[in-house]
Amino acid sequence: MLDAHDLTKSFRTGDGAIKVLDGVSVSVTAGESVALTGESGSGKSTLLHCLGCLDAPDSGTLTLNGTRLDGLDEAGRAEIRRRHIGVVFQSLNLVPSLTVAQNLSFQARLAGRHDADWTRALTDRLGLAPMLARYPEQLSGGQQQRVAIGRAIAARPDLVLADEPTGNLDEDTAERVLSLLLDLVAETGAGLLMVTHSPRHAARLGRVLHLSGGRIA
Ligand SMILES: Nc1ncnc2c1ncn2[C@@H]1O[C@H](COP(=O)(O)OP(=O)(O)OP(=O)(O)O)[C@@H](O)[C@H]1O
Repeated sequence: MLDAHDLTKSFRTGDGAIKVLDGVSVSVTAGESVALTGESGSGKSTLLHCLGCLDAPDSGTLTLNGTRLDGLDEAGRAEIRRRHIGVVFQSLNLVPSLTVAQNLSFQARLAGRHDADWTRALTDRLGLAPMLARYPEQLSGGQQQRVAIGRAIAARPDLVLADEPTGNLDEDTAERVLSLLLDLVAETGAGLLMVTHSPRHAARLGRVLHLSGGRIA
C-alpha cells in the first residue's frame, strides 16, 4: 500500500548541510503494523513527515496505493493527507480553540468522510464521551493523546502514522493507549507506522524497523 524507495533528505543548518535520510526504503501493507525505532536524532520524525506528505523527500520514490507522491507540490500533498493519511503528532497538535468533539471530527468533515456512528463509537472506545465539550487545555496529557488518536482515525485513513503516540504517559496508561490505537487501526484495516523508543511497545507491532546512519538497518 505504502511503498518508499531510496528516500533521501538533507537539511541546511547553521553548521552546514546534514543528510538525515540516506537511501531509506520502507513498505507498509494494508492492515500491517510496523514500529520504527532509532536513536534520538536518527531521522525518525523526518522519515514520518516524508511518508505522511508533510514534507517532500529530496529524492527517491514514494507511492501510496499505486499513486506516485514524491513529485507532488504542497497542494497535492495536502490533498493526499486529507484523503488517505491520519497522523498522530509527537506534539499532538490539537486545535486549542476547538472542543474535543470538534477536534475529533473536523478532519473527517474536511475529507467529506464524517460518519457520526463511527465517531460516536470511537469516542466511547477512547473514553472521551464525558469530555466532548471541553477544550484541549482542560484535558490531561493522556486524554489529549486519546483525542489525537481519535482524530487520526476518524476519517478511516488508509495509513496511520504515529510519532511516539504514548511518549508522555506513565507506563500503564501508555500500554492502554497503545492497545486502543492497535485495536482501532486493526478494525479499520489501515496500515500503521509508529515511532517508538520503547522496545516493549515496538514488540507489540507486527514488524520492527530500525533507523541508523540515515538508513534502515
Ligand atoms: N527542519 C529542520 N531543519 C534542520 N534540521 C532538522 C530539521 N528537522 C530535523 N532536523 C535535524 O535532522 C535530524 C533528525 O531529526 P528527527 O527529528 O527526524 O530525529 P528523530 O529520530 O525523530 O529524533 P527524536 O527521537 O529525538 O524525536 C536531527 O539532527 C535534527 O536536528
